[in-house]
Amino acid sequence: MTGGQDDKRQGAEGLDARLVVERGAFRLDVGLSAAPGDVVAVLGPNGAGKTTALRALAGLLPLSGGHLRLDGRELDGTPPESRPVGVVFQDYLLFPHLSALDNVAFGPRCHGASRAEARAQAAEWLDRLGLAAHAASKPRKLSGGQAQRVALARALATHPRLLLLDEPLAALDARTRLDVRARLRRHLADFEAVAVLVTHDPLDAMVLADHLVVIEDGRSVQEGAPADIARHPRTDYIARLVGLNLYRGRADGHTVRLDDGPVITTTEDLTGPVFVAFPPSAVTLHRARPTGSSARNLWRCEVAGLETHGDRIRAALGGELPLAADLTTMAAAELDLRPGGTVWATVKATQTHAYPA
Ligand SMILES: Nc1ncnc2c1ncn2[C@@H]1O[C@H](COP(=O)(O)OP(=O)(O)OP(=O)(O)O)[C@@H](O)[C@H]1O
Repeated sequence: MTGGQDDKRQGAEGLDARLVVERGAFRLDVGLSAAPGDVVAVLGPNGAGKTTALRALAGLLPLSGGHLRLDGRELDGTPPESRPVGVVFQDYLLFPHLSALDNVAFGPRCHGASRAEARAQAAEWLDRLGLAAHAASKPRKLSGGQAQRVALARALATHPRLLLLDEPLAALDARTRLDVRARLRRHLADFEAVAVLVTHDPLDAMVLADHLVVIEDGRSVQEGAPADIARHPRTDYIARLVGLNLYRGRADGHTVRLDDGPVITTTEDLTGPVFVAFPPSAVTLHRARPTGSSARNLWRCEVAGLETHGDRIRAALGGELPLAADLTTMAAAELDLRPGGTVWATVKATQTHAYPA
């Protein structure tokens, strides 16, 4: 984040939370802060605690510790319906028997507006979100993207200071996702308060948010701007998400000795604990030990598995250094890659990237 945004985060405006929630054996303990206008994505694998965090922010789950302040006001203890918080649920939860207009009017109605006022506000929001023509439609007549915008309009119509989105694109098919993602991005950019979305989809997180909080097993493991996290992943989960091979070790100049033995040569000159990362596309595979190769990094590997991605094949390799390698189907055929077989992998030092751990 920029210094300016950091300064705003420390002020009273916006979200300042440390969410501690216990659910049986599971414990969530994460800090979340954001200035008005920020879009924060909480990203994590299944069971990491994303939904728990969202429900705690909405007031649907009590905190067992920490705090939850919005614009300087403590919300813990305030019932969900009295919080200035709007929620867009994963499956939108629209009322099937109500028109789009009445679904949206439900938001302001719950916040004390008269029926006429609520409907007038709803019409305005539908218009703003490009849905004026669908005001009279029942949810079953709407596409997934339109239904999502109705749910968004319903949440926004209450003028929330915190907008929560639960897996906002999960209910959509792959073809409409692209378009809906782009539209949602524009609507979120117009939103003047704090938006928090939870997702397990890295692309949604990277495209929609300007700040990511990655959680694993109830804890925040890394946070920052999406591009920084993609360049400098600090856990295997994040490295896999962004498609990188990632290792930890100790650097001594251009040599990094990994915690479990092998050595990687890098271009960076560092000392002490470091991460080393390189993309699967940086790996070259050979049937026999290469002799003339200038690559300083050479490992003998065993093929653990092969997966097809379009016209590329990703090979999972075990052995001295577990790694993922991408190659064309033609190269895979020439190498006669098959699970259990042996190959030699080389990676040029210039293709690796080391950074302090
Ligand atoms: N009602 C419950 N009672 C006890 N434990 C629960 C309950 N609901 C969820 N948990 C546990 O809390 C943990 C976090 O669940 P949560 O649904 O927040 O994860 P998530 O990151 O949203 O996962 P997903 O992507 O699968 O939805 C899990 O280990 C789960 O087993």
